[in-house]
Amino acid sequence: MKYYPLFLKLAGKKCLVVGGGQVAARKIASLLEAEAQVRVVSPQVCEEIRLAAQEGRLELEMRGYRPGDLRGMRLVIAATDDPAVQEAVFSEAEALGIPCNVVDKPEYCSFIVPSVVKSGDLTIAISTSGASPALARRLREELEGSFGPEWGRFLELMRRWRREILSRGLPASEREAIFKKLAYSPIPQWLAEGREDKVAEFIAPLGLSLRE
Ligand SMILES: C[C@@]1(CC(=O)O)c2cc3[nH]c(cc4nc(cc5[nH]c(cc(n2)[C@H]1CCC(=O)O)[C@@](C)(CC(=O)O)[C@@H]5CCC(=O)O)C(CC(=O)O)=C4CCC(=O)O)c(CCC(=O)O)c3CC(=O)O
Ligand SMILES: NC(=O)C1=CN([C@@H]2O[C@H](COP(=O)(O)OP(=O)(O)OC[C@H]3O[C@@H](n4cnc5c(N)ncnc54)[C@H](O)[C@@H]3O)[C@@H](O)[C@H]2O)C=CC1
Repeated sequence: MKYYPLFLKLAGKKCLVVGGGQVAARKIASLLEAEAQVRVVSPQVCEEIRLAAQEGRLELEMRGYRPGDLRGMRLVIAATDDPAVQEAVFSEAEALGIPCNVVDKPEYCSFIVPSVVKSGDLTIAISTSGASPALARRLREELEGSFGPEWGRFLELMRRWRREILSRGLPASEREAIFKKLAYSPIPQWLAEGREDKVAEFIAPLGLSLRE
């Protein structure tokens, strides 16, 4: 199966998770990370989900799935242990044209969820197209070792520097040369080593600074 990778804006959008076990909890955590408005429908839920509901981070309905639950939803994830429910959620999602992930049945998924490495605004999403979730996880763990907090910090700086350079009204070729010089620089490594002096020395000729 071929998939089209993308990053979805879900902030403030209603998303439904049917089921309340460990797999549901993992999918919920990533939806909350994206600031989605999460509703969970499940007769039983694990501790993590119960706590999130108690803290008002999601809306919880302790009952079984009912047709009609998908109305008004932007996206749905079915994470129950009941094949009949999984199929019913898939059918309703298809009928309403809502993106749907059925965690134990790739044929019922209109999208699949990647393993994710995050450092601030940097997101690296890893997929094996469903071939081996365990391998996706292994690659995530390995990449986490190479993309520490210095990358988030570097991106914060790059965002500001880029804005500044764009405002200079330089010819495209000149500003692109600067962006490349910065992007391919050893700055992340210097940040990780606490060598801000080296960063400062590198960016000074470009008219940039570490602090605003
Ligand atoms: C198709 C997909 C649909 C979807 O869920 O979106 C799917 C499907 C299935 N997963 C199964 C099993 C496992 N899934 C994991 C873990 C993760 N699964 C995730 C995604 C995906 N899983 C999508 C494809 C992603 C891709 O590869 O492109 C991750 C990346 C993201 C997330 O869940 O948030 C997250 C790792 C997060 C991280 O740690 O980084 C582990 C390992 C573990 O739990 O540690 C195991 C056991 C080991 C193994 O089987 O490999 C089963 C069999 C169930 C059974 O046996 O009953 C199915 C159904 C089937 O394959 O038929
Ligand atoms: N895609 C993935 O990443 C993975 C998928 N799986 C599969 O995901 C499924 C769920 O796994 P777990 O969370 O470990 O299962 P679990 O058994 O802990 O949780 C199932 C949940 O579904 C709820 N449920 C049962 N009937 C329901 C109904 N009618 N309406 C709403 N909720 C209902 C239960 O109350 C329970 O909270 C399993 O089929 C498993 O094989 C397992 C590992 C990884």
